[in-house]
Amino acid sequence: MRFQTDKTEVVALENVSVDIQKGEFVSLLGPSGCGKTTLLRIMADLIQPTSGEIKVAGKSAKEARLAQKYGIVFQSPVLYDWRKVKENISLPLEMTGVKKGERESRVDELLQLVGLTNFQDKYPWQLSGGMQQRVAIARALAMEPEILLMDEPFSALDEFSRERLNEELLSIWSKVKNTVVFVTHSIPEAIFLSDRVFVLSPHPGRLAAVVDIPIPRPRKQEIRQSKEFYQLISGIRNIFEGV
Ligand SMILES: Nc1ncnc2c1ncn2[C@@H]1O[C@H](COP(=O)(O)OP(=O)(O)OP(=O)(O)O)[C@@H](O)[C@H]1O
Repeated sequence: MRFQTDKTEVVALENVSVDIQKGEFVSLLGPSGCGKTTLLRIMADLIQPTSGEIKVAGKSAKEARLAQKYGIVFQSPVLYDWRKVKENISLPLEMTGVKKGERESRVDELLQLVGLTNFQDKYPWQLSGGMQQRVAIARALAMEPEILLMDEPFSALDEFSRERLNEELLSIWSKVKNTVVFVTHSIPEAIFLSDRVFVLSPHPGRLAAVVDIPIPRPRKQEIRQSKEFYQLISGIRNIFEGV
């Protein structure tokens, strides 16, 4: 992926090839500028690569997007302040013409899934940052996407909220069972969440390593204290130091 600016050309990604299995939870991990967001945007068909291609079960990224196979959660929750929580979640259902009764029962399910049933009539500004991101996750799941793309969704939160949200996301994912691609620059976050971590190195963005995370699921906070967790952290640190 090359970006042309006024005078210079930036090679954002070079020779990146990844293969993600259906139902897998993977992270794209790397320092600022290594091309994580760019790769996610290419996967989502928000931008087109200057060379190479994305295939989603044999179809192009554009076909996958048009078939509503993607749900996307961004770093900031991008909620509508004048819409209540339940109305924010129901927005994609309204836009695609889902009937009122069906919409309401689907929103109820989603509220339950993200633990916000008691907050459905609140406005986004009445919620904490973590709760707002849970609304954004529920909205991204409204159309039952096969693939959930998440771009540093918890990076603006404090450490405690972030760790709690990591655990909640795994609980949601264990029920939804879709494929998740999660962008982060936090090594512990990538390890805690993922089946595999794609480690990217910068200038130009390249795939430095693919790390398997063999920690059994369900994963609870305690695993962060385990020897295995520390070993995985130092293994990934060594990859960054070696590149
Ligand atoms: N639209 C654009 N035009 C020009 N250059 C761009 C554009 N988008 C990204 N880049 C460049 O491509 C490289 C990768 O950017 P990208 O945002 O994908 O990195 P990142 O790993 O997600 O970083 P961060 O963690 O800071 O979000 C950077 O050098 C960036 O400046």
